[in-house]
Amino acid sequence: MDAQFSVPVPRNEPVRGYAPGSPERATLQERVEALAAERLELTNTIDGVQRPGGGDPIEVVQPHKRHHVLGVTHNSTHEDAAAAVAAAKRAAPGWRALPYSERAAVFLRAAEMLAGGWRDTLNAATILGQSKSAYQAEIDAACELIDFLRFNVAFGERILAEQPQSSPGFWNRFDHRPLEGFVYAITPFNFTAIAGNLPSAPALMGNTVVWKPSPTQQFSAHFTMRLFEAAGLPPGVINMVAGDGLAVSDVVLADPDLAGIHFTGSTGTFRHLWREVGGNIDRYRSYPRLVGETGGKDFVFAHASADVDALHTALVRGAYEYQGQKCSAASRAYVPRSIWEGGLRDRLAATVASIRYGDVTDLSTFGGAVIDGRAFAKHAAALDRIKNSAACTVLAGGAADDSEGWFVSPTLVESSDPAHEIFTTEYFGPILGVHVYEDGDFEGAVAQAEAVSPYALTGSIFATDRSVVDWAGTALRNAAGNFYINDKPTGAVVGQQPFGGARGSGTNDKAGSMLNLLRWVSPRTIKETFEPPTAWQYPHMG
Ligand SMILES: NC(=O)c1ccc[n+]([C@@H]2O[C@H](COP(=O)([O-])OP(=O)(O)OC[C@H]3O[C@@H](n4cnc5c(N)ncnc54)[C@H](O)[C@@H]3O)[C@@H](O)[C@H]2O)c1
Ligand SMILES: N[C@@H](CCC=O)C(=O)O
Repeated sequence: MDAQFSVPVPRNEPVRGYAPGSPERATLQERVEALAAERLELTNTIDGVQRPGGGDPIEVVQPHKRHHVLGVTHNSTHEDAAAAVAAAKRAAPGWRALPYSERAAVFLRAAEMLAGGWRDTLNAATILGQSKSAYQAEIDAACELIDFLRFNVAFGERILAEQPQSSPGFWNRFDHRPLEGFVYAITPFNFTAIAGNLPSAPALMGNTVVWKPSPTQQFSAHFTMRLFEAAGLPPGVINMVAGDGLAVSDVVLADPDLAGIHFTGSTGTFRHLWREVGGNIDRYRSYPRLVGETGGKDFVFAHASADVDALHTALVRGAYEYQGQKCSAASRAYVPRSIWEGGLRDRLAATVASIRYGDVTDLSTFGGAVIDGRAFAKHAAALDRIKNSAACTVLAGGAADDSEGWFVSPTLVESSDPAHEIFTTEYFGPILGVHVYEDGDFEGAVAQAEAVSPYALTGSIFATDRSVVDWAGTALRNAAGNFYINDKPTGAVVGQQPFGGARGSGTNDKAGSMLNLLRWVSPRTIKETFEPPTAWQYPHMG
């Protein structure tokens, strides 16, 4: 249809509370129990066909109950990857030829279905497979994914509306073309919403996609793929290949039609992919767009004028929600001695010691386990090093126990050495390091914190003195892509706090904003001349 439409104005999806006795808690609990009782075949989806990958089987388990298998997936082979690439290429002409409104309608419908009947399924899958509490699943698998889908449609419309000026006698136009080739979306374990957004954002802009989710997020990825299909996504537009991605990358990164990588995960993995693309650069038809949001070592910096109650809550929520497994999690804090010794140390230690991680299928639990045995071993080793460090004192937690699930207790550490690894290394677990600085050395301590870590993702300043807020905002300008004043450094909302960091934290293309979608189009400028000149001589020639 040759018509121009306005897309619906997006609003952030309201967060449900799941309080005891509420109807939403009852239906969620039912869905959790139903999904836990199944043992699913977690297949690839290539050209709309579900079939298992040809490689080794991988059991997908509940991290908090690690012997409970939710489903079995398989590593994808070179053949699986080649089939996915071929399917993406086949689907491209038809998908890019659809009007924007038709593509947008698929994702708007997915958002609507997720806000309704699919909500419990995606939330339950995220609780079970990624060990999120009810609230953490709700703000991720339901609200953030719904927001990504709805807001992206509105951002995409703004891009299409962006057009050049025209002088009299001419008409200049931008044709916002999809990229030539296909996009490779590689997604992390920790957010169902990010995993859904990374393939769907390029697809909305007319690209076709090979999507490689994390094996430890495969359970909710399976349902996300089913949601997209149920909303009307044509076969081949998003092709999901499961497993560790090693064989998939062999094929995809060497393909001449690789047009872009949409990645979220660790800094090390993204640097590896970048190097591989560099090594293959002569093979490609275009320069692949490389978009990667990666690790963080996120800080909370408190000034002596800070509101201590607000600081206490921000540290607890910022560091220990979802077991510290948000890229935005507060993992280092800087506190003036007057506040620390004035009561915060003992109060925080008591609160942290009181937090219970456990079986998140009991919906009253604050948090669950860390994602897998590899993460558990990494945290257990870090805790051993911390306990053996003369510079560190463990004030709460410090235990790790994997008998039932991969549990690492919420841990609070005070360290006298501001260059200790606890202030520089991303553990991606529930371990918060605190450095206590002398009140008179605020500026020196800020400068040290600004430079000590290779990352620049999120950070907070707590102060009630406006001149301090102003000064710190400037001093820390490049230390965080998402900067918070008197708030925790986690919980960015789509459309409100576009998310991403720089330095070692990524290319800062701001997921959940128009800036990100710009990476998935390649504008063609068209100039039409209504009355073309027919004389070739210039006036000065007489
Ligand atoms: N900045 C952000 O917005 C953001 C958001 C979420 C997570 N993260 C970061 O993600 C990390 C945690 O996630 P993770 O443990 O899943 O990260 P990861 O790097 O281990 O894995 C990310 C994805 O890459 C895949 N992968 C690894 N090697 C690959 C290869 N050679 N080819 C293809 N795929 C490959 C994994 O299977 C997974 O799907 C943390 O560092 C965290 O800070 C960042
Ligand atoms: N956008 C999320 C973090 C995503 C990374 O894991 C937040 O702001 O807390």
